[in-house]
Amino acid sequence: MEEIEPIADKVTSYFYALLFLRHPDLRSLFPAAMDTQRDRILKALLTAAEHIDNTDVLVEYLQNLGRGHRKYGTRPEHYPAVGEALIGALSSHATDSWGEECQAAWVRTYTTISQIMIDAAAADELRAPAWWYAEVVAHELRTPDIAVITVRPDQPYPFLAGQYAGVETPWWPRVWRHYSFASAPRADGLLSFHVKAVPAGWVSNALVHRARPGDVLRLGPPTGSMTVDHTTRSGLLCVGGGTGIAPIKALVEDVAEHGARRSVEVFYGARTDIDLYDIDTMLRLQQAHPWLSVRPFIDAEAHRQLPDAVREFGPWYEYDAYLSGPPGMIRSGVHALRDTGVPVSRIRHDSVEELVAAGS
Ligand SMILES: NC(=O)C1=CN([C@@H]2O[C@H](COP(=O)(O)OP(=O)(O)OC[C@H]3O[C@@H](n4cnc5c(N)ncnc54)[C@H](O)[C@@H]3O)[C@@H](O)[C@H]2O)C=CC1
Repeated sequence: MEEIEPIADKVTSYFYALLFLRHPDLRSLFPAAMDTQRDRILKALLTAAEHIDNTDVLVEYLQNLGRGHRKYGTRPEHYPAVGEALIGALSSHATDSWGEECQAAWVRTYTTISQIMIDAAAADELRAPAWWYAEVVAHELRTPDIAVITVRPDQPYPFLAGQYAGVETPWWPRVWRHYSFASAPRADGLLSFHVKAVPAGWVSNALVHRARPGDVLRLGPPTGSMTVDHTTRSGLLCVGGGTGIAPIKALVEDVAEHGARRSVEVFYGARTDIDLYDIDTMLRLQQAHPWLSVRPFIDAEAHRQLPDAVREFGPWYEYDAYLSGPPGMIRSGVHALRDTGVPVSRIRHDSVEELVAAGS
């Protein structure tokens, strides 16, 4: 992987060329434009390589990946085709490290990876659909480029506050982006998302500027482990940057529903006051719940970014920390929390790799 990483782009193009030349029928499972798709397989391999010594994390990651592939129409018989193209691409680019032993190790690794994914998908097939249709029932433009979208799934959609799901729009088939649920599970079964239209973001622009009530989206299964541990009564420190406030709001509602008296401290940061689009909702929640404190920060006024503010108000070592926002905020947020004595095991956030994919 070390040899491949610097030329990742070349290797992935070669991989897809091999795959589609040998199996043209598989092309229709992928989006028309392959730009973001292209680096996903390599990111997945790099993530797997990073956790190679941590079996529990690795297996959970791969099981999730296997379940998540059901919505793309992936079948067990597709795995060998991908494996051959992958090994073909790796062997012709990792020329310094490739040899018989290396090839045997990759065949074993790929066989294990695919078996875990196939088994997880098969088990999931018995209890959940591959995807859900969800009709847009409300579309509220909060700023010129941020919308709060509420949808009604066609079948019950069980999930936990703090999780996220893949979303596909009817305008860009097979292009999926992740969004967090912006509310805890509701009695009426509706789900909501906060979407910011980002430059050249196909899905985000379609959702913000094109989607209207009556349009039907597809949702993948709920995923993510940034959920509340209801077996402890520790306080929650929640840091939400920009639309990263969406799952934080869901977590606050979740704590409220469980009725536990736990202190919840929310730091909500945005670039400008307009970007602090959900502050009214957060302040209303604060008024309703004496255990909740919400501190808004606007970069330009505070002359500092969100993690610096969190550090200033610490120490936080008695809290479970939840971080949600752009990858840079998560990285410096983790540093800031570790500096103030919060153990890594008590810091939760979605994987930065997933968030990078979610940004477009
Ligand atoms: N829409 C959703 O459901 C969710 C979105 N996200 C992610 O949240 C992000 C939201 O984007 P925007 O609203 O444009 O946020 P943004 O880029 O405007 O940043 C929001 C705030 O985070 C802090 N921040 C940003 N970059 C930082 C850095 N490098 N170091 C320290 N602090 C930093 C700043 O205080 C900034 O005001 C996207 O990356 C998105 O993928 C995360 C979870 C859920």
